[in-house]
Amino acid sequence: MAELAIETEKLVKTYGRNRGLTGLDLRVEPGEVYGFLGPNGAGKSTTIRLLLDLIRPTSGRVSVLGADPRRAGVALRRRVGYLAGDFVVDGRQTARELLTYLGNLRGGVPRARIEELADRLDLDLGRRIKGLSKGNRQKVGVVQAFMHEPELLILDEPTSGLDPFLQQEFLSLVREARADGRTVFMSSHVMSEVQQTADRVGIIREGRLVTVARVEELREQAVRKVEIHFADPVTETEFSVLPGVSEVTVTGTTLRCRLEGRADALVKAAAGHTVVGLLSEEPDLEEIFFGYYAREEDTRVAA
Ligand SMILES: Nc1ncnc2c1ncn2[C@@H]1O[C@H](COP(=O)(O)OP(=O)(O)OP(=O)(O)O)[C@@H](O)[C@H]1O
Repeated sequence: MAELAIETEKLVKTYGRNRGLTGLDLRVEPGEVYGFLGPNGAGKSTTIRLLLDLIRPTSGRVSVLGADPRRAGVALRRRVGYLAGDFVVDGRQTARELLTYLGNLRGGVPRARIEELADRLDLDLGRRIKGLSKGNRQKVGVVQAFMHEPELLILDEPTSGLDPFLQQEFLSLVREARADGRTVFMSSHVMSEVQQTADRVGIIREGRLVTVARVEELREQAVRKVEIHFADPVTETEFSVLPGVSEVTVTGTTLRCRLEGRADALVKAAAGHTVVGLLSEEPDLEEIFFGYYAREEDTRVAA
């Protein structure tokens, strides 16, 4: 089996009397997009700083791309792209000069690659950093994280503070990175931010991982609202008996219902009629995922 992209074992970090991490066991597979979710103060930034060797663990083991970040230094940094949620840059140099400088530190990045990313994000590379707005500085942050096409991207609350256009472009970059076989580890405190791109999500709470799930499985169990437009009137009774279907209402030729789990039975029943249009909202997986988490907690408390 290929080695894990990120692995931590019984990782503990204490800050004086404050507990940052209380025994974190994390396993991120190569090539996956992993959403690292947790409330404020759960330990997400602490974990990320440990992965990057910006701080040192109190105890436990960390492995990033098969190496110990404490020993691998610059060689490992070149293989990793990092974006902090509050990416801070300042200075008299232009965005192009700064990005070229950072690119050289990582072994050199083709100018065309920097130009291409800046173009996509609508970032003017000729402007001085100190004159850039907060949003434009964040764009510089996105470019520097992706430009050297790292094997592993570590993104700490990356979409907080990005405008909707930039969020979409950012998510495209994440999808492209995965399509190229790179690994993405992305923290957030809201599910909706990561559910569009993540393969798996893990919840961290009070310094330890409490549950991990595949987004596809969560999606299969989620409840969504569905609306189907038919060419001719249909009856409620035909649809209300279907598995997973509830709260069926029919107004003329339009059927509305709640659907839990797979859409198969509903789609097959609808296909018995002429379907003019179908709308299914993207479910918010937050509720279902936190439901999972609550069940785990109950089991733990009971044990
Ligand atoms: N430098 C520090 N000194 C003391 N305590 C700290 C320090 N950094 C973090 N902590 C504590 O460690 C715990 C985890 O913090 P961390 O910043 O890792 O959480 P987080 O999940 O990233 O939250 P947020 O989304 O608010 O950044 C918190 O209780 C925090 O108060």
